[in-house]
Amino acid sequence: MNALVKVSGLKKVYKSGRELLTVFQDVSFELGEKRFVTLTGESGSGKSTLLHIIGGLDLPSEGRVEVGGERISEMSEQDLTNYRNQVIGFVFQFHYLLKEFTAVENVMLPAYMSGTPRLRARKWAEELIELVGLGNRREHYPSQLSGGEQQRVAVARALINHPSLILADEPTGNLDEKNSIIVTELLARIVREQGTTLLLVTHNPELAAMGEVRLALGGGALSIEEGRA
Ligand SMILES: Nc1ncnc2c1ncn2[C@@H]1O[C@H](COP(=O)(O)OP(=O)(O)OP(=O)(O)O)[C@@H](O)[C@H]1O
Repeated sequence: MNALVKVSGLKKVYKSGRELLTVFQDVSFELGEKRFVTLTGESGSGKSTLLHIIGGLDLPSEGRVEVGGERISEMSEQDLTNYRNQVIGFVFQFHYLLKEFTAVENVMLPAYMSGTPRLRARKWAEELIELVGLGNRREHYPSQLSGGEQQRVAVARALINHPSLILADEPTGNLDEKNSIIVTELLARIVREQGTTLLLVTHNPELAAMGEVRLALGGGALSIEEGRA
């Protein structure tokens, strides 16, 4: 297996006042390329914390994270910014689409902002909007789209810079069951067709069971199951 993500001996402690909270410790795992990985755990078990550390948005207290052979804690600020823009695609529970831009403009923005010529960014954004099944809605503004459609635009936006790893933090947390399944199946299809690895946080056991690798946080530790459930 070609490891895309290598996490070893990860520990996160938060300080609030004089209290220390150990969220997790001794967390080690590897994820290959093109894998559909789910992460579950009770509220407060540290799922978002783990995603933020892997995504270069937060630092571990101990341990190391390597993605694509690069050790995140050794990156300069500029390398870290590039890493977040180019290597990682983020999808959050709230889509954070910009309301004054159309769907296709929202999707192309991260590419345009990181220097891709406008026409090339737009063409790839149009293809991604097709990929998420919204070709006929690309000139719509977020307020003219349903919650599920908005989240599919956010998925397309996460793909614009050809990331190797998508970090999705409860992307269906705000959607009804039908739309949750549509968005999750879309993410699974992206893993197959675009060759990205997906790390998906979900509270929904049915969606979690869809993972080829299933991670679970609990009691400060991580457990790993591989193979089809
Ligand atoms: N900046 C912070 N300072 C102090 N404590 C924090 C901070 N961020 C998170 N925590 C605490 O760390 C623990 C893990 O939080 P985290 O958000 O990672 O959990 P989670 O599993 O994603 O929860 P949920 O399912 O509710 O989103 C929680 O107890 C939380 O209160």
